[in-house]
Amino acid sequence: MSDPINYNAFTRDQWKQFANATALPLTPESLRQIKAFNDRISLQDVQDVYIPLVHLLRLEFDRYRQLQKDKAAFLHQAPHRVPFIIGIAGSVAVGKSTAARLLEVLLNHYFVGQRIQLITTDGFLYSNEELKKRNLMARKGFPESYDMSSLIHFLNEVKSGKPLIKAPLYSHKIYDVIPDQFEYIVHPDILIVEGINTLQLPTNEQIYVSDFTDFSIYVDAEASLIETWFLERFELLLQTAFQDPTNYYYPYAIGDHDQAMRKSKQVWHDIDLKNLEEYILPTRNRADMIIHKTYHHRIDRLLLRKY
Ligand SMILES: Nc1ncnc2c1ncn2[C@@H]1O[C@H](COP(=O)(O)OP(=O)(O)O)[C@@H](O)[C@H]1O
Ligand SMILES: CC(C)(COP(=O)(O)O)[C@@H](O)C(=O)NCCC(=O)O
Repeated sequence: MSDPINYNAFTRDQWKQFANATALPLTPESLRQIKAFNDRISLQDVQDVYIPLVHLLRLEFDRYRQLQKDKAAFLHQAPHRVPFIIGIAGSVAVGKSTAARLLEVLLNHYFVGQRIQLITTDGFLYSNEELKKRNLMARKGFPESYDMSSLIHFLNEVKSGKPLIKAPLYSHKIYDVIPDQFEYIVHPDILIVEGINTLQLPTNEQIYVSDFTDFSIYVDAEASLIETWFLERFELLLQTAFQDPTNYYYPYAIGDHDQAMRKSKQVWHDIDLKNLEEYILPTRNRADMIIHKTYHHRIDRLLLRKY
């Protein structure tokens, strides 16, 4: 990728110098939490990339809080806490949810006393039943497959300080939105919103998801690498589906392995790669920060928006 003019680009070695020398080391408990959700995460990445990123987020968060206070004073309003929202965008299977969960653990560690919550926009996909009715099963993940007005309404409630907000949940295991199960969002100081559409501009809404995000990150990699990560994740899903007939992937898990892999490749090419090229990649240059990954998920470059 040639660097866009409105970004400063850093190699990993340059970026790691930006860590705050006084930052406390991670506790064994935080390290355990990181390993617990993905034991393949490189702790070197955490050190070199994520600790400086958390430091930058601290600057952004403090500046945001101060601005909210000053604005309230200007408007003669009582000061009120408005959640800071971090958006994480990128292709299907590029590692958004892994990055988001890692950030959640790190923010909990470093932002002492602040409440951090995480949601994924997958929960705002229409159910498979609804997608079938709309003939959109082959367009899952494309802009029209999301209930965008619900997502916008949800984010508006978060920013308005509503005390208890329900966020719908999605499960890769059932390949559908989970009926009647929700995540409860309760007065977060920081909400991480992860999803392929967090930087998109849907044509039929007047407000966009990005109007609510205070810092946005795009996780980037070559499409051919993302394909391998997509296929690896598919194989992992097959392994867990093996003993569970209710799992969406069960028929693939007990059937012919090569045939299942061919099907997965086809899904990548016909749906997720198409979505990446047509709708996700064009949003990359709206992000405040681009994190570029190479082989084995290693982060090699970081781009930070200048203005
Ligand atoms: N930093 C990482 N190190 C190792 N594996 C990773 C990393 N990030 C993601 N993965 C793996 O890549 C696959 C896709 O990641 P995931 O977070 O599910 O992507 P997304 O949320 O973008 O669809 C998963 O199998 C995940 O375990
Ligand atoms: C639910 C998704 C749109 C979002 O994916 P995620 O970013 O969570 O990996 C995607 O996993 C998906 O189901 N795409 C449709 C084609 C497919 O991969 O089955």
